[in-house]
Amino acid sequence: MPEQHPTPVVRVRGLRKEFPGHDRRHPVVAVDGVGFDLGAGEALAVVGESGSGKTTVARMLMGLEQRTSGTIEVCGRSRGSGRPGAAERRRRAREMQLVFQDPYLSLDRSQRIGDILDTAVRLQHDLSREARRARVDELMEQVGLLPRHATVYPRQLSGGQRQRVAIARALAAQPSVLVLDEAVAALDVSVQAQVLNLLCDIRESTDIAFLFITHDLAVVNQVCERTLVMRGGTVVEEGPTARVLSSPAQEYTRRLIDAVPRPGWTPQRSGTAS
Ligand SMILES: Nc1ncnc2c1ncn2[C@@H]1O[C@H](COP(=O)(O)OP(=O)(O)OP(=O)(O)O)[C@@H](O)[C@H]1O
Repeated sequence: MPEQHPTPVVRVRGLRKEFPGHDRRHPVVAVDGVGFDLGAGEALAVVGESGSGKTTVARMLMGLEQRTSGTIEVCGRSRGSGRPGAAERRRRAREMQLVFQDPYLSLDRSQRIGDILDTAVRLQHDLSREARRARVDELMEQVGLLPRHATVYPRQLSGGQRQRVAIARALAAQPSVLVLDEAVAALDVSVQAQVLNLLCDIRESTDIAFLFITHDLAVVNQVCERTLVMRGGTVVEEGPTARVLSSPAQEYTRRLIDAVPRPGWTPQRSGTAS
């Protein structure tokens, strides 16, 4: 049974995804019977080795992949598996946003950073030009970008700066939930730490909940108070991050922990970002 949460912003039950296999009679079962609650303002990590089904869960949550069966509720409303209309898509965008691993692929390379953020603000809010500009400035400041970054293109930024832009763009919708799919995996360890600190700061200053998908348990340790472990499409373990990391119930989880390559890393939640 998934852990119950009094006011979940995301409630998932019995989620299953089958992809067509080589043989019609034997589909690939990527996700099988996954269930969890994500509370308002909570950070839940979904960890597991490559191919365990993490991204498929995220894609089904975002409506990018149709589920085979199961239910998804976001902000108390059930999400159907059909194609939503424009108004419904806008409403959903205000509820949940996704940040991908590679911001370079998800950002419009032909737009300056200020325009990318302005487009995101415009999609979500009926604001005057001045108010939009102020909101863009505020978003840039919130993610630690400088005013001069507004006039440059994505290619002129570092990987870490581009991921800050992707986070700012997601925050423009003022969502209740941010789904981060390997959002720091492509960054150097020191840049990774900065972006993780930024995410901790955002959580401190907003009521946003994170669903943090990663194969890297060192990252989990820093950001998430609860961790769900996936293997072969199913949830094999779930609990407070400190407990899962310090005394895992599953040998599989133990192996994931042992695979963390950082020297000096200990499985305890670090403090707030500086
Ligand atoms: N479009 C698809 N068609 C067929 N099989 C797929 C498809 N997408 C994913 N799968 C399979 O579903 C399983 C889960 O994949 P998924 O990408 O969700 O895992 P993951 O844990 O996110 O792995 P990674 O960290 O490598 O992305 C894998 O066996 C994968 O090969």
